[in-house]
Amino acid sequence: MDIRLSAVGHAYDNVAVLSDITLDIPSGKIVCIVGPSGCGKSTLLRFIGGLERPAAGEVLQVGQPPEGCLNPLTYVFQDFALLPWRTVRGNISLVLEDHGIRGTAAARIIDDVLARTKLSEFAGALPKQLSGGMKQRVAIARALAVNPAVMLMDEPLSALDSQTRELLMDDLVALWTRTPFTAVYVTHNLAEAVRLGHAIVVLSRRPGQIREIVHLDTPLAERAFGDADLEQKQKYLWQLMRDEARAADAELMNV
Ligand SMILES: Nc1ncnc2c1ncn2[C@@H]1O[C@H](COP(=O)(O)OP(=O)(O)OP(=O)(O)O)[C@@H](O)[C@H]1O
Repeated sequence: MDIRLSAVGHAYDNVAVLSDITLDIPSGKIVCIVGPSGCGKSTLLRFIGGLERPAAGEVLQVGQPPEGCLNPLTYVFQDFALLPWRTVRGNISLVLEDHGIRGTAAARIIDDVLARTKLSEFAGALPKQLSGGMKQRVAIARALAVNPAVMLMDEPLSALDSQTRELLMDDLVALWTRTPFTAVYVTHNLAEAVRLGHAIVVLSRRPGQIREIVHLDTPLAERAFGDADLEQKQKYLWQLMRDEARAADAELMNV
């Protein structure tokens, strides 16, 4: 299933937040969204996820979700959102229970996503026993358990330290390389965008408009930490964003 945004625009209390966003999110690709603070990245994600409707334009779902999909648009949040009293297995089983899937059918799905996220031996652990990186892996496993058409990832690694972020990026690349998934990935971090994005959408400051879409052809598995080509792309993105980011920063301080 692809997502197609057509001339999406929105204002909150007469403050224009997004303007004329036309964008395709093709199945099997990771589309990163970057832009200065307050430019409307999370708002755009909420429109894609159907949590809110834009005042102008449309968000279309084109084609069918994958077979066995329980929830076509599934979020992965920065703060993991795990239930502290449930084990790793219990947190994942919750989303299946919501769809009436229990017993051996649930166990099969849970075992599969635990293996894919390298969590099998931590199935019985409680969230408080896990590091931040492991908690986010559980949140990703939980999202995969519903076999979503599109994962909506809002700054999923930004609560983690830089080494854990690197490890999680490697995990996401390995996960995608084994079974490609579709994701819209909002981030402030341009290093994450160039490691994980097939396309990087650069938004201007509020009202967020598309300044440019940068496409990266290098396969994810061939993008290494410190790669000169990626650093070049990252510099280019920062050049696009620098003036906008400075202006957005000054604007926030004047509020
Ligand atoms: N429900 C709402 N009501 C009123 N204003 C809102 C609402 N949600 C977002 N905004 C405003 O819309 C603008 C865009 O917010 P949004 O969170 O989408 O930006 P962002 O690019 O994700 O920001 P950041 O990078 O800081 O996370 C901000 O000025 C924000 O204050």
